[in-house]
Amino acid sequence: DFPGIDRQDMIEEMEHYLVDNAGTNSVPIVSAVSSCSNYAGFASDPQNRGEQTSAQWVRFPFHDFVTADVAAGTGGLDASLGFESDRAENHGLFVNDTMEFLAPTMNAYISMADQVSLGVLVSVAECGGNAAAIPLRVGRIDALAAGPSGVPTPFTPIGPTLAQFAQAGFAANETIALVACGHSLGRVHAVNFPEIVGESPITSTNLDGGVTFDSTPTVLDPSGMNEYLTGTGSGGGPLVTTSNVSARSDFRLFSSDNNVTITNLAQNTGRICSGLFEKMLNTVPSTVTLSDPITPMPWKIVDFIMHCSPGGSVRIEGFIRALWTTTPPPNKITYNTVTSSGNVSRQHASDAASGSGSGLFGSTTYYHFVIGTDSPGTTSMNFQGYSYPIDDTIFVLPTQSTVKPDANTIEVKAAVLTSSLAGGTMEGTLYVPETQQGSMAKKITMVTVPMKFLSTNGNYTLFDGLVSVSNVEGVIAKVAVGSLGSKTVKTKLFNGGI
Ligand code: HEM
Repeated sequence: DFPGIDRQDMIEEMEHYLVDNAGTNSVPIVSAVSSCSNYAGFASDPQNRGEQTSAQWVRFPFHDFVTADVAAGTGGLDASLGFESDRAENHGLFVNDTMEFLAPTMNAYISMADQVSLGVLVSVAECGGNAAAIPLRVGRIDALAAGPSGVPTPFTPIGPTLAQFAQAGFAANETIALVACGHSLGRVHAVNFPEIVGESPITSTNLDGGVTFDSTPTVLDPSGMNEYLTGTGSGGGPLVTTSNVSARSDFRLFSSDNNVTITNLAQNTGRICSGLFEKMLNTVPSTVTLSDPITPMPWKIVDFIMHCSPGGSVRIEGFIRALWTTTPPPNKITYNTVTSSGNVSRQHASDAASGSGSGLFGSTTYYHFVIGTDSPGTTSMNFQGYSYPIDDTIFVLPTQSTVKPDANTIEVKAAVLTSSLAGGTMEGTLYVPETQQGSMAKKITMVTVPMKFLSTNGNYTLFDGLVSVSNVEGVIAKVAVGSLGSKTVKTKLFNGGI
């Protein structure tokens, strides 16, 4: 994790990406694979490409993780593949299509590698697989350079192929099943592998010449396994049936144990595939500690901001999000605030519901709220059994802070209790997603914001700082006085923020 970024914020960001799929406050990730046959990539004439985003998103982590060395604790799911798209072993649109699509939504809370994991989960969900059996965790750290090569190709003999997977932690039967699970979706493309499928699949409605592995390329199901076992339909697909015998990598794997693994897999596809996908996604360098699984939050606070008046009174503002399936929540939500000395405020009502959305886990309803607090000393906001922690010791002032996209500057204003300042000074930090050489993924750079005294507002001292940044999108801000740090805030909540 980046220094100063809280795990809870990372978890809530991933929860947001998972739950807010359409409508108010939505993230356009699930829609890319809804339906499973959709192509949301960047090649021209996307409708006729013969490409499928869900299949690209499932193939991506295989190429990223399989060069791991679990004994050494290196490699795994770290988005290093973004630097390796030129290698022959990574041929195809999938690397850069995936990176380019996910780059705008990465930030200091959510790495590219975490988004790749989300991509597999939502593809499984939209392609009829057992998504509930893939717990999603966060905390993966993106590589800043290419890793070793060694992704098996269709021409790699079975010995080295199994050895590469073993190095990445997968036994032979797990390898066979993982490959068959992956190859339940998508295609071999003539533009990438003419030596396997020839050029004839290329037509005006299949520009990349995709040849499916099985009869149901948009369903994660046992069709391909059964077609292989019975010699029906696609017979297991091009990597089983190609006339180029040396490229029959699926045949070599599937038949290597007399079809025992494939036969079992065909009977337990959802459970086994999800378990192996999870193992693939959670193969990470030994320096990474993954979070507990993300669970959808029935109640949550989003876009939380704090204000400080000239006299030093503090207001809190934001949105309550309700997540529900059958019973719609009320038109307003009542809440109270609690102070460190145990004072409980009277019940306040939020504004009436002002936004709604939907997604994999149900419907969402959004309620704006704004209220003055007992300050200093308010420690939580409470509603519907949920308690949101508040810290009015030190906090960013988003509505007094400014983003200038044209000038690429960010001005941060923030408040700290004068008693906690204790003669010290405040420093800001911006976590800026920057473009980098060699990968379409962004790299998070921490930019220091020198801050100057601005004013005294009652019990608080306000500071102000201005810096130039290379990009103002997806930026997260934080301030600190010595070891006393504020909550982090997205600068999209600043004036002019995007
Ligand atoms: C020995 C191991 C493997 C070999 C040799 C292999 C080979 C290939 C090849 C040649 C393609 C065609 C790519 C294209 O033309 O666009 C392909 C596609 C695909 N592979 Fe594999 N693969 C292996 C393992 C895996 C694994 C472990 C997974 C996932 C868990 C996976 C998932 C996919 C998917 C989803 C596609 C379809 C991609 C698309 O339609 O864009 N593969 N694979």
